Amino acid sequence: MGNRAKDQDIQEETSKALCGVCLSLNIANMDEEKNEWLAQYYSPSKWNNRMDPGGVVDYHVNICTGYSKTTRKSSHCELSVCYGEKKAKMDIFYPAQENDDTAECVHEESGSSAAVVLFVHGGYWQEGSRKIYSFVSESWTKDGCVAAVVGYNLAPEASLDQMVGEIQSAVKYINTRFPKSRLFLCGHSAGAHLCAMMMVSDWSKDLSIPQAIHGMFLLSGVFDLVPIVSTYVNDALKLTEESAAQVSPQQILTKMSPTFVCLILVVMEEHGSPEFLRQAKEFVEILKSHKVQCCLLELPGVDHFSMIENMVNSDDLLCQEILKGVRNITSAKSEKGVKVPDSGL
Ligand SMILES: N[C@@H](CC(=O)c1ccccc1NC=O)C(=O)O
Repeated sequence: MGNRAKDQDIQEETSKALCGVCLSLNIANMDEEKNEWLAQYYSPSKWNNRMDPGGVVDYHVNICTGYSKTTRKSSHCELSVCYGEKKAKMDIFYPAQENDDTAECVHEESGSSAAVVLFVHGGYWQEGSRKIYSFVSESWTKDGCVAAVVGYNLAPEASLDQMVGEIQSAVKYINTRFPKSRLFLCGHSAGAHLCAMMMVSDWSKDLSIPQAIHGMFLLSGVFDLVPIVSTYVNDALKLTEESAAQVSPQQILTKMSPTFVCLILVVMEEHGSPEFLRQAKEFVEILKSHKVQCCLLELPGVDHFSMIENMVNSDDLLCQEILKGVRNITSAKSEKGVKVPDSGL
């Protein structure tokens, strides 16, 4: 080969290699852009209409902590009840009784068929605590329901599978304590995801559970975890795309039917991320495809955090919608599922 031909060869090889580098750089840039987009769309604080993102989370934690201290002082409650392994605890709040000492007795074991609402807090499975959210119990106890505000071990110490197992244990515990009660699950954000996982859990060894759960209120939840794998949220969770799909009710329900049906209310905030809204809509669609009676409520004027803060006021629209659901579903469950009123909520 002459020198000229050799030079040409070298040039061709070099430009091929450069193209390869440019292509990988472009792909790397595209990946980076996509990951930035996902991090923004999966940061609820960035979509609030009240204050800067860092400020809104601090404000939320402070105001909720204050409300909850007042609730714990003023209500009849059993605090720090161990319900599962690894020191998982819940706080149980009772409706006021004429003689406050009897409140637990009235509602326990042999007790009443009063509804019990079990609340699971949010915080992307790595923040938050049951102690911040005692106050959400107030509208329920004022209406005669028992409320259980559930804590669970968080990431990175706990895996998502462990958290799902803890919420299953919390449901079993409540069902044993209040065997005649209608159970309702209410979860916010990551807590809504954990509640939704109950619908795809195996209850074959606890057949009374699917019978007992009458409704779920899923407030601004994430039902498909695959999009968060490349975001900061996953630093503590350590999910792969595969393990994320395995703990995603949206994805699981493409492969199996829910293990029970009950009335589901999926709630979205007006000032929320379009990704959360998309997930809520898609979750309602997949539930409907399984003949689950569910509806989507877009809550006006609120963001991811104020939708919960406002629950301190029992007249709040969300409190009222939840109570409407709890009051409407009075019928006993048949073997095949729940008899729910045709009109829905
Ligand atoms: N890092 C998140 C915080 C967050 O998502 C959050 C914080 C407190 C209570 C609920 C939350 N969201 C979902 O679990 C954000 O920037 O919005």
